[in-house]
Amino acid sequence: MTAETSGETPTATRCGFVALIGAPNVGKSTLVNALVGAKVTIVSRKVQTTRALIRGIVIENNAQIILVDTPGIFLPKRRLDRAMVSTAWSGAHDADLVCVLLDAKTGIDEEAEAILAKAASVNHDKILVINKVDLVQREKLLALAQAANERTKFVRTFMIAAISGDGVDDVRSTLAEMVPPGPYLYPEDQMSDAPMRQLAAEITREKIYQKLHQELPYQSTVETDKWEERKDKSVRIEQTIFVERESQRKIVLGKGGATIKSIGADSRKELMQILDVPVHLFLFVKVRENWGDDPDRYREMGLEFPKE
Ligand SMILES: Nc1nc2c(ncn2[C@@H]2O[C@H](COP(=O)(O)OP(=O)(O)OP(=O)(O)O)[C@@H](O)[C@H]2O)c(=O)[nH]1
Repeated sequence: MTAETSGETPTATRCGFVALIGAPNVGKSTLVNALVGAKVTIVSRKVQTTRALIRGIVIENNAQIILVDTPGIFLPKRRLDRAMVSTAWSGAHDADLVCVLLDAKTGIDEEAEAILAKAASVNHDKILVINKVDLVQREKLLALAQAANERTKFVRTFMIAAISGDGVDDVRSTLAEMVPPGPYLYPEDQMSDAPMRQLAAEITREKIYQKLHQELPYQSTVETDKWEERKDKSVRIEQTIFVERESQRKIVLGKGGATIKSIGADSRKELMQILDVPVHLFLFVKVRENWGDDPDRYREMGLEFPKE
């Protein structure tokens, strides 16, 4: 039943992706925990194949705020790191809003300088969050805010101490106002495990890629259909691997199912390491033609949804 047919006043919802950008140790996890209001699962940084990982989902004033984090390498030294930086920034380009975090004590060092310069090229509203204000004097903060705003145009600047929650409510309500109108992308009963569902899908996708990248360059996607925590503390995870053609399905399955078995074993092993509980992983392979045009699939993948 929609709001129109129920006779109630329709409530307009808002929903959007907010990309958190900041140097390691700037306090992103602490801020996510403070925004979400409960301890959220720490998402592994090991999986770098992804464009962006969901760190937490917040509901505030009829707005669903999906906080995403991009792989945090900002001063790439190695060739591989350089290749990944553009991937990291594409997460920011695809988000609705970008939230740049600076460490009040560190100020604008080489890494922060690189982040601010890159952020300037992102074509979305940006907000600046100066964290750890408890560690420095007020005058220094104003100078830092000014210096950062000279480098990149921020719509708003916040000064917070994520660790004590100081200033965090303002950030939350501002994000809620700034995300675009639209329906919630995550059902409320899946919000708490959405980051883990997505991470688990990324891990399996990584294993497929490691095994089959020559035969299956880009044509597969993985979705976590079920995430069930059992009484004995184990987790049952069901995932579907989608490919575009029957011939690809055969490749993923392998002779007598050998390839999928080995992908499942690798994925399960890594999931157990991250979750630290026994994992029962069930993989299914399905052919879905033209999944690349299906908006729902983009949604499942987090950020890679078409804008129009
Ligand atoms: N004094 C102070 N310390 C903070 C604040 N916020 C975070 N910290 C500390 O800064 C350190 C890094 O915080 P994290 O939240 O783990 O930082 P992060 O950016 O998620 O780190 P990476 O995951 O490595 O990118 C931790 O020791 C936090 O306790 C703050 O407002 N004030």
